[in-house]
Amino acid sequence: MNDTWLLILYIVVGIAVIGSLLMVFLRTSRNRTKYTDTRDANDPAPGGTLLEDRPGTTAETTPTPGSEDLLTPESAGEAVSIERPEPPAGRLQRLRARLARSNNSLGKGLLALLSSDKIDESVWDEIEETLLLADIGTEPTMQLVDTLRERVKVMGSRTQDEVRAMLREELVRLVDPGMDRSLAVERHGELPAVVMVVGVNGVGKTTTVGKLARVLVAEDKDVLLGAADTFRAAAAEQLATWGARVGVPTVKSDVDGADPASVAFEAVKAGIEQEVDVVMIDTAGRLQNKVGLMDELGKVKRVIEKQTQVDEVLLVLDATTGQNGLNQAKVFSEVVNITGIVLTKLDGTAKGGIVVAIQKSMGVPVKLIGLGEGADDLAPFDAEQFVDAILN
Ligand SMILES: Nc1nc2c(ncn2[C@@H]2O[C@H](COP(=O)(O)OP(=O)(O)OP(=O)(O)O)[C@@H](O)[C@H]2O)c(=O)[nH]1
Repeated sequence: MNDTWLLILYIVVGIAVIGSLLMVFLRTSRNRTKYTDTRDANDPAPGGTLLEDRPGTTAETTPTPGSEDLLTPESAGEAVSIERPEPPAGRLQRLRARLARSNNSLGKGLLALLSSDKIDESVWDEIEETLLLADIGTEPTMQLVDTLRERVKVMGSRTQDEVRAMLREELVRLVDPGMDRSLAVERHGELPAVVMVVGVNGVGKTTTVGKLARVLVAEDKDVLLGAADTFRAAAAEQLATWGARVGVPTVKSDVDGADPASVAFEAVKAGIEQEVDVVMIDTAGRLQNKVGLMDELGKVKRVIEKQTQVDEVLLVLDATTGQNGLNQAKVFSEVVNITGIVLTKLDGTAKGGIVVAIQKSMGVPVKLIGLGEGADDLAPFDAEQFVDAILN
């Protein structure tokens, strides 16, 4: 009898010990958001990185004791209504009026000039000037003018429709419909796809990450954002707001000027743990002539690659800055391998030809274009639709 009581006592004590060990384990693993190892030789001490959780979920509204590092104060306690973003298919069609309006002189101007009864040298000069003003670039302009001269000669007399068809064909060829413009946003095995967004100050990186998150959510992807722009104080908040609108969590630092590589690392780590499809990393604006900042960007990428590959590095260029974008693209591509261009602010410039110049000089496709400040004003780029928009 005594032996039976002793056995029961052992079992009860055993269960109690296992139970408390389990609770300690659960609490520490919930708090494991801070990365403490050395990631790169010049790593600063790790700062607190916050994971802003999905708005409207129970986890967000009822923080568990000891998990306060996981939640931002502003996200706790409020249920945010989540927007349903517009599907990306057909967006360029919807936004074509903006493109047409700002690039009126390119499309309509060329059509008018080429439809003249007699195209003399002064008309060819004007055609050349129109193309150069649209930032198509010297070499592509010369090539196009030569081809058009040849075709006009062969055509002899021509109707407006024939001119339009010829110009469309040549412009589409120049914009290159054969380039692969798909975004690498598919999970590979157990790991999420990682997209980094880079560029100089103020070109629209944070906005682009926010808009792209909406595109991906509309395509039923599970997304997580990383606010590695730790330089501009408001950038992390701005990004988290974009994310919250579509129910996407954001990893950010609670330390001003924190190590961006650290935040990127934590974001990817959280993305792997949460089994999301895509992790998108916003980076700080950096001038291409600041060597230290460019090195820092290389480091952000290297640190991410300690966990998984970076699938897309999108360089954001402001179309209104014209040819200067080419220089930026060259320097950025020396530090990180650019896989695609996002051309923003095409709604406010007549320099749509920069699409041609950038692709020709970089060999990298324009994958997305920004056509306004609205949340769904980012469209997948399509060569034919682009040309149609500027010709109509
Ligand atoms: N008209 C127009 N404005 C845009 C577009 N994309 C971004 N913007 C605006 O450009 C401004 C700068 O955008 P941000 O996303 O803050 O730029 P950023 O590159 O993250 O800036 P930094 O972090 O300072 O380098 C904002 O006012 C955006 O609304 C676009 O396609 N069209």
